[in-house]
Amino acid sequence: MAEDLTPPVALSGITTRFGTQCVHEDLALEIRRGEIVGLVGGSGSGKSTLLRIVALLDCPQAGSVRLFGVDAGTASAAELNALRRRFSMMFQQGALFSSLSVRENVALPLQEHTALPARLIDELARLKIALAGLPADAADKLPDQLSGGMIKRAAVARALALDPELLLLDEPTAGLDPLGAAAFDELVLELRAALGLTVLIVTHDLDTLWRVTDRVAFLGERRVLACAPVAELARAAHPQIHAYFAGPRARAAATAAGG
Ligand SMILES: Nc1ncnc2c1ncn2[C@@H]1O[C@H](COP(=O)(O)OP(=O)(O)OP(=O)(O)O)[C@@H](O)[C@H]1O
Repeated sequence: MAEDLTPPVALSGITTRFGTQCVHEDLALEIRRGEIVGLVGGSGSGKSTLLRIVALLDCPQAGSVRLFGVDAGTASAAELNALRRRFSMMFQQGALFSSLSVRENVALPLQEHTALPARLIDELARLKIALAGLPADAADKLPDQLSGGMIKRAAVARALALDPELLLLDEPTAGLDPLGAAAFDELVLELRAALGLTVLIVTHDLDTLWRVTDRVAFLGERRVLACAPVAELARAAHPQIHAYFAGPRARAAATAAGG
């Protein structure tokens, strides 16, 4: 079968304003199938807002948002519903329901969006929990009985419930200790290898950039200043990008990655 070359994410001409503040102006970004792309930039540069636009949670004032070739601006309600089934977003705090067990949290999207029998939903939920690298006995625990790293994995399990092709991650390693963060990085790589996922990660974690991403999109001056492999960005001459990668922490991450 011919490879599908339609990009899962294609943004062009994106302009986003909050009142008089212009956050994005004529911004473009394209992500290829199976790619892991990091989204970085200074605080307030509009990363989370851009992720919400890709997740169809926010609508830009101008520009086109195409997901899997479908223009979200002109799609019908039915087309948008179908599109929403093809991607999944993991929020920073996990956004799990605290009164539901991990298994119930993961089962929820399956109950809402499929007509599968309860027993099968239960089996699928357990499968996703295993896929996210959680032990089987985590299934019956409540979120507040889990460590920070396990909560992130439970959120991943839920994000995988409906077999998305595109995963949107908002600072997934924030709040994790270095070992937990490194384990999460490995999980992202494993999921891409096993499921062929396309992944967009907003992150401040320089180790994640070096370890996991194929390309990094750098947000600055209201647009994507560059989108390139991290080793290339780390050598970029643009003052903002240079400053970002010239800091002591960035240099340490690069050295650790052999970059
Ligand atoms: N709903 C909103 N209403 C008004 N202003 C907003 C809203 N959402 C974001 N902004 C503003 O848009 C700008 C970009 O915010 P955003 O959260 O996307 O930045 P960010 O790059 O993710 O920042 P950080 O790295 O600090 O999380 C900020 O100045 C923020 O105050």
